[in-house]
Amino acid sequence: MEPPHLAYTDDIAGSAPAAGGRVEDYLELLKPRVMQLVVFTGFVGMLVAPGGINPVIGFVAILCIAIGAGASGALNMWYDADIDAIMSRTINRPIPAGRITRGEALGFGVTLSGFAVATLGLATNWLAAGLLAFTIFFYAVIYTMWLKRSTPQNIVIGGAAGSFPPMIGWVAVTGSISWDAVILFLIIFLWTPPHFWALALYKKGDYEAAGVPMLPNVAGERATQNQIVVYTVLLVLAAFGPVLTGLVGWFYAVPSAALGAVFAVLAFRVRFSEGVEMKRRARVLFTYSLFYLFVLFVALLADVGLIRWFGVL
Ligand code: HEM
Ligand SMILES: CC(C)=CCC/C(C)=C/CC/C(C)=C/COP(=O)(O)OP(=O)(O)O
Repeated sequence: MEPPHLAYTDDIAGSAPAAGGRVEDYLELLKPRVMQLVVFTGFVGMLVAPGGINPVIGFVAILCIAIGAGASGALNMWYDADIDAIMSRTINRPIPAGRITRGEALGFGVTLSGFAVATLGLATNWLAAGLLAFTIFFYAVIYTMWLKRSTPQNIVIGGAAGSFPPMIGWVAVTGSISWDAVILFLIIFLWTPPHFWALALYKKGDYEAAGVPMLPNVAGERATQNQIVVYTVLLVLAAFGPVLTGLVGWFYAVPSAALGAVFAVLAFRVRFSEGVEMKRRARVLFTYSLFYLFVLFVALLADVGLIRWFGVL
């Protein structure tokens, strides 16, 4: 099966790839660097959910989230092989580089997705499995196949996919969706635009060349800088959500405020700059966005752990 935009040839890198890539190539299809933070947020969602989970089942659940996330990355690379072959950042991926065929990537992604969803359902519950299936579908079909090439709001709506993992982790433990799970979703949902648009500001040329309508090329740099500031402010506010619901206390609230203040300063610094300096600041903001989300979820885990497991605070 070929996506329509790839039907013209199976020969992206210039020579038809030999069937059967190496193990490293298949691992690269899973987008491991991006997915490790995705999986970490799912892990934290699972650990902070009330009630606790058997460690073996918990381990299986995290493995399923990791495999499902990786599978969705493989499906993304299957569909996006044509634009990955154009952008400098992605040209060496296994399909455009000719190390794996699109058919192999598709088969790999579909098989792993089915395995991850079925195993999660059997190990925990079918609501968690349904959410995992929906997340894979959302990233592969709604974001990759539809929104990415059709609207500059692609990552705002499509970002929902990356926001589900903590909710999946939570539901794997509790079997239901609560406000706290929705707030964890919301935090990543609001974090995604500044995370991605910062990168898009300094990789604008790549997206232009590939014809992908990312916000900086469609609405311009100033509009993107403004949107980054708006989403950052909303994110910093939403990050206090778990304090308001009583999930966590000051041990989370203090780092959250400090992390948020730095995020806001960096976003405003991008807003009030231009040219090469703006690109440099956007790169700093992108890197910081990764640090922010990681440390915020560490703080969440530490606060819940100190209260629930060690009886401190
Ligand atoms: C629609 C939502 C998202 C978009 C469009 C997006 C886009 C990107 C892009 C284009 C990169 C550069 C990747 C590369 O260099 O090949 C990146 C890097 C990264 N993203 Fe995102 N991202 C999204 C959501 C997320 C989420 C939800 C997480 C984790 C919770 C995440 C974590 C990361 C990490 C850890 C990296 C750095 C990877 C590295 O070190 O190479 N992203 N993101
Ligand atoms: C549990 C589960 C299924 C989780 C999935 C999480 C998820 C959707 C993460 C999205 C992260 C990501 C790599 C976006 C890249 O956008 P892109 O594909 O436009 O970037 P690219 O240009 O690097 O391919």
